[in-house]
Amino acid sequence: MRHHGNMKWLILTITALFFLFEFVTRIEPSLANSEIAARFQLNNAQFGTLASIFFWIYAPMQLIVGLLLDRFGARRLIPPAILVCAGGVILFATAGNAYIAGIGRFATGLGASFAFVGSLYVVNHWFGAGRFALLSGVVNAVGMLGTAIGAVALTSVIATSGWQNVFWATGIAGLVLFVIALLFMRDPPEHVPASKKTTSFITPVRVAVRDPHIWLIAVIGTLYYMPINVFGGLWGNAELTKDHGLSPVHAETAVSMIFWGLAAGSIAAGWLSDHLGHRKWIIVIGAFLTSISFTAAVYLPTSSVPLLSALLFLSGFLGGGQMLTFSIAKERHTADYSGTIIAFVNMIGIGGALIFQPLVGAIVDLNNGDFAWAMLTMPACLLSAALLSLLLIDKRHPDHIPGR
Ligand SMILES: N[C@@H](Cc1c[nH]cn1)C(=O)NCC(=O)O
Repeated sequence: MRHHGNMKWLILTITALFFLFEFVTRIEPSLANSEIAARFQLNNAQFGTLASIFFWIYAPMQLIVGLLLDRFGARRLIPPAILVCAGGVILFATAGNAYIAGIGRFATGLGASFAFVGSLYVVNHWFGAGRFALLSGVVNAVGMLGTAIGAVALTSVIATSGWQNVFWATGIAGLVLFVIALLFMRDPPEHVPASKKTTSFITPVRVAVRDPHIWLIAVIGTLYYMPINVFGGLWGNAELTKDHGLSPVHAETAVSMIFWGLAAGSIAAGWLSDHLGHRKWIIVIGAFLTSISFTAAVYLPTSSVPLLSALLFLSGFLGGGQMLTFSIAKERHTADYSGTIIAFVNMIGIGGALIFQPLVGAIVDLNNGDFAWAMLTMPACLLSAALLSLLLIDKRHPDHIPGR
């Protein structure tokens, strides 16, 4: 399982850059929403539907991506996935109507669905078992940081050069990454070609779905990840402006602190976990502390931007522990099934978050625009994650024992 030399680092860099690239393509339409809506003559709801096509394909593809990776390896799948993702961005930029733009968005989501799980697959198969949590945290951090910085940079370029030029430039950057991936992606020496596999294509998904513990871990990951997606990804800005009286710009700054914290926290939790050789208690304590931190950020009656930013950074930092759910899940079974198991946990986590976003909105509406009750869902999810984590069994298949 251990390989020396620079090759594995190059391969990990390519897949991590793909994750960064797809995260930029994911949020890119939101950086120019009114211009894109005007170009395709869409109202807000129609624009939201167009942008969300990305997730319609991204979430269900996760399982298929995991199965394909376990069968064929990353070398055959990652380069074409980058090409499809980049091609989708260019099609969106050149589309003459909303239907063609929708096909472009679909292609972007389809290609993008290979990036996160593909990166963790590479970490699993190219690096020693004792570094999985740390390096998967690094992959997550690259995506979060690159996007936080990239979104700010792209917003100002869009203002000067127009969204279509920026989409074209992003698409071309993706094509460059595709060529690099085509030239340098490799399978690890012990990779078993698909034709020589002795198990059926569907076996890994059977193993994942029939293991109640994998379901438990996936639910814990969903509950632990929920506030990052719901508050960080959608409602944070509105809550901070309404309940804390922050200006939209200050609210955006404070919300972005969650992602800076998450980047640092993913690495810190991964390092600590690999260093101690332990996952369970870091997840239990991490989820519990995150619940306190988010509760303080939301319910403290303060309009201090530095204080709220610090609390949200801390919440994101402590939220980094959710990445360990991928480690603890895939370690239960042979490395041959890791891609599918990681993808399964990711699919439930993303799917759950997409349910919680509208649910929180519905609770806000029921309370005539008041956020107090709706925000209680965040500590409720985090405390449930901490309690459920007490049931975790830190079991390791021999494939995942460091040094073997
Ligand atoms: N950290 C994951 C989401 C998750 C699922 N379960 C626990 N966390 C993530 O950021 N995935 C990236 C993606 O969008 O695929």
